[in-house]
Amino acid sequence: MKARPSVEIVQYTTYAQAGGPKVIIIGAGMSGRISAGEMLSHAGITDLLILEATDRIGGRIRKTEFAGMNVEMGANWVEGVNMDPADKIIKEVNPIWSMVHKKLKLNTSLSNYSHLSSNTYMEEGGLHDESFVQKTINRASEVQQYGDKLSSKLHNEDITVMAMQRFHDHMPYGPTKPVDMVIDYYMNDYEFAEPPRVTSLQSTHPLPTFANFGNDVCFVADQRGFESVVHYIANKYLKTDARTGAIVDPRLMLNKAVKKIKYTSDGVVVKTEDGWLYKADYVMVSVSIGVLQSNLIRFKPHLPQWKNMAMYQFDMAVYTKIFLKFPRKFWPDGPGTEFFLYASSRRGYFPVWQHLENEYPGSNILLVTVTDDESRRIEQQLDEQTKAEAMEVLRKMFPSEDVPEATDILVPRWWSDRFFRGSFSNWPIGVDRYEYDLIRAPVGRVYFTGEHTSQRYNGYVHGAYLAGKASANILIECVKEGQRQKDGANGGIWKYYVPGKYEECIKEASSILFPQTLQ
Ligand SMILES: Cc1cc2nc3c(=O)[nH]c(=O)nc-3n(C[C@H](O)[C@H](O)[C@H](O)COP(=O)(O)OP(=O)(O)OC[C@H]3O[C@@H](n4cnc5c(N)ncnc54)[C@H](O)[C@@H]3O)c2cc1C
Repeated sequence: MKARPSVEIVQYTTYAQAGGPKVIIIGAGMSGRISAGEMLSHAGITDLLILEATDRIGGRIRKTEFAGMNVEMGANWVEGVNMDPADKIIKEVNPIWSMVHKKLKLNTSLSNYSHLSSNTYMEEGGLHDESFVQKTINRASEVQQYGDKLSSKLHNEDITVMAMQRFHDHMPYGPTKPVDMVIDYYMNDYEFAEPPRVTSLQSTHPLPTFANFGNDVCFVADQRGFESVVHYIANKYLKTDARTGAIVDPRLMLNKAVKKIKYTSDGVVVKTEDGWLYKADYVMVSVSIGVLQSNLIRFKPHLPQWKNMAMYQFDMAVYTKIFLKFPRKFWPDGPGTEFFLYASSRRGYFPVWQHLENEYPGSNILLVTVTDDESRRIEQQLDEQTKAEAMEVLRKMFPSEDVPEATDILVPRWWSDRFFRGSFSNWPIGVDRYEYDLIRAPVGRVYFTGEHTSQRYNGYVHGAYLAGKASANILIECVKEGQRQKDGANGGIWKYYVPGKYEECIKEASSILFPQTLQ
């Protein structure tokens, strides 16, 4: 256990000026342009400029046309929805659910995973015995509950989810049989996009999303797209064309990939790939942690070592939703058939399948999810190869059916995309609240937001939304301090405080790598 002292990070306040300070927001996903932008506007900071690298807003919330209809390439579920009004323990309502359900009335369907035991296919075809699979599921659920309890007793020590499974004497070598592996995959990788040997127990058990908002998950299946939530928030503070609904506000600039951020105690200068320079008092960076770990954006001066150390330790996971279109349906449908598993001897090989008959009857579309190494492998090969692999799996699963060739396939490539470098962050072993606070902490006039900076909900749309607000608040506090210090009494300096790690051991801490005051 390494102790780390608390740190104070210098922020530079800008004294009161007409119209407030100018802020550049980099990225027009849920957290940046949308949530942070709205919050800053609300606080009277309206001199904003939003620079987005792509030709659209929404980032990882993205619909695309596939086989004549719109499907979601990125976020699809509102996760953490309490559908049981009698459940008094859960007091919070997921803010995204309020928008999706109440304000926008998007079509959603409650995902029901309770029939997996009767929908688990053997590697060489046919269904596994239902009671056998159910026993495996019960056992895995028991281990999860044990993990929740163990996590609350761990205090300053963290272990991986896999170590916890071993503690419970649940297959000391990890699950190795096909059914054990696919259930383990469904319970872990399908949520976190990384295997249990990587994921931190303390930060994921119990998972705040489900503990605070409820266990249900709702699949957004609406031709307007999940991205309607992003437009809904944007329309609150950016000018839109009343007839078309398109954003026409000059403060939003698309196709503006930022390549350099120069920051001093006086201000920031942002350079885009098309050679333009934009000056401001502050910059809010909302790009993914995957992009921050790459060298797409160069900072001048370099970000300090404490910042890079914290950011490089976090994980950008990869989650790939592969859509396949068929000329006709050959899979079972009706109640309790939506989700089905393929129990391969190769863990994570085309494991979790979903038919879209409930949401889009007659669409004849299947969705299969792969993650992590499989995602990276599939991103690097031709779609035809992926289609051939998926077809082989389907023909094995349904040996007595005449399985027709898929007519279309969609393979999103989030990992290869230089503006994303993965799908969402996963909390790895070795990172605790201290490193996390440092990931979110500003560096001088550079502020950070994004799902990866959400205090409790990293990886999710609601995490991005709440993080945008929280990071905007840090900046707003700093600006307010500037207004209080009209005479420059404190030299225009304001401090951001990160509480120490293992404070009881603070004296042992090295003050070389982590000096008390960081800039
Ligand atoms: C496949 C997939 C499935 C998911 N499933 C779910 C789900 O079911 N439920 C859920 O809650 N969440 C899900 N998520 C996660 C969710 O989509 C994200 O957590 C959230 O949308 C992230 O928002 P953000 O604003 O933090 O980042 P982003 O959406 O990544 O926004 C950052 C923006 O910055 C832009 N950018 C990057 N580099 C630059 C640059 N150099 N200059 C200018 N702009 C730049 C990007 O183009 C992007 O628009 C999923 C994500 C993926 C990819």
